[in-house]
Amino acid sequence: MTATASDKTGAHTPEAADVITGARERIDSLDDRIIGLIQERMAVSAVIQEARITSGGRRVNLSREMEVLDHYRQALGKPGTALAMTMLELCRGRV
Ligand SMILES: C=C(O[C@@H]1C=C(C(=O)O)C=C[C@H]1O)C(=O)O
Repeated sequence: MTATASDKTGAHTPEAADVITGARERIDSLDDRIIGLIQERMAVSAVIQEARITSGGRRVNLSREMEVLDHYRQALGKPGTALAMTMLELCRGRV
C-alpha cells in the first residue's frame, strides 16, 4: 500500500484500502445516477407546474407535497422527510 492510498482511504491495511477504493467507485457511479434521476424529476415537475400555472392555478400544491414527504418518510424515516424537502425545493424553488 502506498502512503497516498492510505491517506485517501483512511485504511490501515492494503486489503481495506482496496475494498474502500472499489466501493467508492460504486458510490460515485450511484451518485451520478441519483443526480441524473433528480434532474429528470426536476424536468417532469416543471411540466406539471407549467401546466397548472398556464391553466390559472398555483405553482405549489401542498396536499401533493404532503404525499411526497410521507412517501419518503415511510421509506427512509425522519431523514427521508428532510431529503424530500430539499428535493421539492430543487423542483419548485423556495416557497
Ligand atoms: C409537480 C407538482 O407540482 C409541485 C411540485 C411537486 C413535486 O416536485 O413533487 C409537488 C407538488 C407541487 O408543489 C405536482 O403538483 O405534482
